Amino acid sequence: MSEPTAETKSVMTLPREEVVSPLTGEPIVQYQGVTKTFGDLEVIKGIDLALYPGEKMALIGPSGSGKTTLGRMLMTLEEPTTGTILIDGEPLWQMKTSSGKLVRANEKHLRRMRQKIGMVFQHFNLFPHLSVLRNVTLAPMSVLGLSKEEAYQRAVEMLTKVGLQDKLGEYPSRLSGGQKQRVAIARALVMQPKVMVFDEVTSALDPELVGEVLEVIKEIAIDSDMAMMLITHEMDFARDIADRVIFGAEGRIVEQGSPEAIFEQPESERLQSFLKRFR
Ligand SMILES: Nc1ncnc2c1ncn2[C@@H]1O[C@H](COP(=O)(O)OP(=O)(O)OP(=O)(O)O)[C@@H](O)[C@H]1O
Repeated sequence: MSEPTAETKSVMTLPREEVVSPLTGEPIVQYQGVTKTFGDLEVIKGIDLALYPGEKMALIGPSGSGKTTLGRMLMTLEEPTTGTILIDGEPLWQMKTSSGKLVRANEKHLRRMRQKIGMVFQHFNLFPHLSVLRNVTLAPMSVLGLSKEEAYQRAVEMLTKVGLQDKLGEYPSRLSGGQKQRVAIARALVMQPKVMVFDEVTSALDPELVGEVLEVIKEIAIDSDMAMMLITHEMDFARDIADRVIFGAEGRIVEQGSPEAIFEQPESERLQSFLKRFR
């Protein structure tokens, strides 16, 4: 077991709200006092969290702890009950009127903000009637207004990055689950988002296909200076890829720190017993 460095140790012992990423600069994403309630169930119980430029953050925790809900609020799929999420310093779920008043965001504001966020889900949601290439060029053309040539060029670059350069004309039904997920990753990357959210992207895959998808994500993480939030049940993956690991349980952040701190020196009993399941 490796000794924690002075840096990881200090991160581990700071109170939660004072913990900062090892990376610096203005955060790309900030959750400020965010809560989420479904009916009587308070799923997110006041989260303060910042994601920094270039940072790769892994969210781990037991099933039902609220990881996906946290991601979905950033992906504009669930509105926080209270609190604020900022992207690049701008509120996601609120917008300023011409008189400077902060009001609930309308669809136009959300659509603009959504362009900053790349999303990859457990289910690939590809268009079955479109080829791989058309699946990836669609949004750059319709949302960003790129020409067919520009969109094609970007799409081929991204499909090459995920190892699918020989599948451009193929239809999704003729691809494996791992290949479909790689198309979904290329489709998100092609929009050149500020932050990528990967929400349990290997959970629906046959076990033998998990590795190829994780490998592609790892390569992207190493290659790119994009911020990433990775919601995952794959502990080895989190350990390999993340600059910082967040352990959440029952709607709160219980512990956070470097992968070494979280996986080798877990402090809380909750995290210790969670990790035992993976040994
Ligand atoms: N739309 C919804 N309506 C009602 N309850 C919901 C809704 N979405 C999530 N929940 C509940 O919120 C809690 C947290 O769910 P969430 O999917 O965020 O957890 P998770 O940590 O991602 O779990 P898993 O690892 O199993 O995916 C669960 O109890 C879930 O049933």
